Amino acid sequence: MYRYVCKTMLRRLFLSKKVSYQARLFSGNFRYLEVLNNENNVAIVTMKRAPVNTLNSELLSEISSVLTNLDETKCSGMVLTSFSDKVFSSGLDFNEMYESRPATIRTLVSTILEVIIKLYGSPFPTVAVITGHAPSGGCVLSLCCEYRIMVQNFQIGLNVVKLGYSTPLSIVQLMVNTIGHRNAELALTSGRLFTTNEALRVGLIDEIAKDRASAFDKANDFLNQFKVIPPIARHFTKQSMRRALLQDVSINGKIYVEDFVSLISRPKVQELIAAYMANMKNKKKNSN
Ligand SMILES: CCCCCC/C=C\CC(=O)SCCNC(=O)CCNC(=O)[C@H](O)C(C)(C)COP(=O)(O)OP(=O)(O)OC[C@H]1O[C@@H](n2cnc3c(N)ncnc32)[C@H](O)[C@@H]1OP(=O)(O)O
Repeated sequence: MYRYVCKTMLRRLFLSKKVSYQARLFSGNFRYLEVLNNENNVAIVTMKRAPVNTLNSELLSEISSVLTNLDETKCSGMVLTSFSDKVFSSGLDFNEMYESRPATIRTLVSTILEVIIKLYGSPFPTVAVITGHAPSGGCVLSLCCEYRIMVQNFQIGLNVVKLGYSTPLSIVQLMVNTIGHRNAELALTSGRLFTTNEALRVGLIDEIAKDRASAFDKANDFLNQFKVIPPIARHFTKQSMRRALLQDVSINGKIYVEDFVSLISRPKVQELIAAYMANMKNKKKNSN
């Protein structure tokens, strides 16, 4: 019965004709994640921290644990997505950055860095199915995947400069590796958020989908091409492409974390975060 319910839920969720999902629930118990494996041993990792998948330390450490487990169990691929049809992820949780002790900010930042290293360096192929807005940390998560498919009419980008802090070097590099130096400089210095169409034009995403179901079909097509590629050859090639960033982060990660913690703790940045949070609340009040 339980198996049947899971299977039905998956079918409804993905509405995909091409994939028949054989639901195997992941062994871990998570508060903010749902992890399901399909019959091709592809893990569908769905962030479900309502309302907007704000990345707090707990959600990030759950993602980190799943990545370790998927590596150990030799999964054949992973799709990272959101439960929401409006927001992929709203980025790092301001509540853990505003008026927080340095230790709290440090935990948050080191956990996202841990996720970046594991996701960017994962041996298995990874796809982000971006079902809604993906500002800042949401964009970072998708940039760590190998392929990005985004549903129409949303925004994606790295707007951290608008919050008064500079984009950390490792994140700059992620963007440069994806959209090239010139486009990354223009985007990062202005904190630009791209519409889905603009993101495709600049190469920030790889495909546009009309809805979640078609995004999953496209993700499946992307992952299927690797069925005929020897995994070890694929993995080493990916490692070669990504080695420079991974090495840099493993050598300098602690410095990046401390730099970021001291940047966030500055009174001026704290003021900007407070104003930004107030602005979000006002926008919401005015739209109601
Ligand atoms: C080595 C170091 C590596 C560090 C890497 C650093 C990378 C990134 C840094 C960050 O991620 S900083 C976070 C930046 N995030 C943003 O600028 C996005 C802010 N949010 C939005 O723009 C919008 O929420 C949205 C995503 C477009 C969704 O809009 P929507 O209208 O659907 O929802 P809202 O009403 O705005 O939000 C609902 C609810 O959630 C609260 N909220 C939203 N985002 C955050 C957040 N990042 N942190 C905390 N809380 C957030 C928002 O205030 C609403 O709260 P309530 O009013 O319901 O209480």
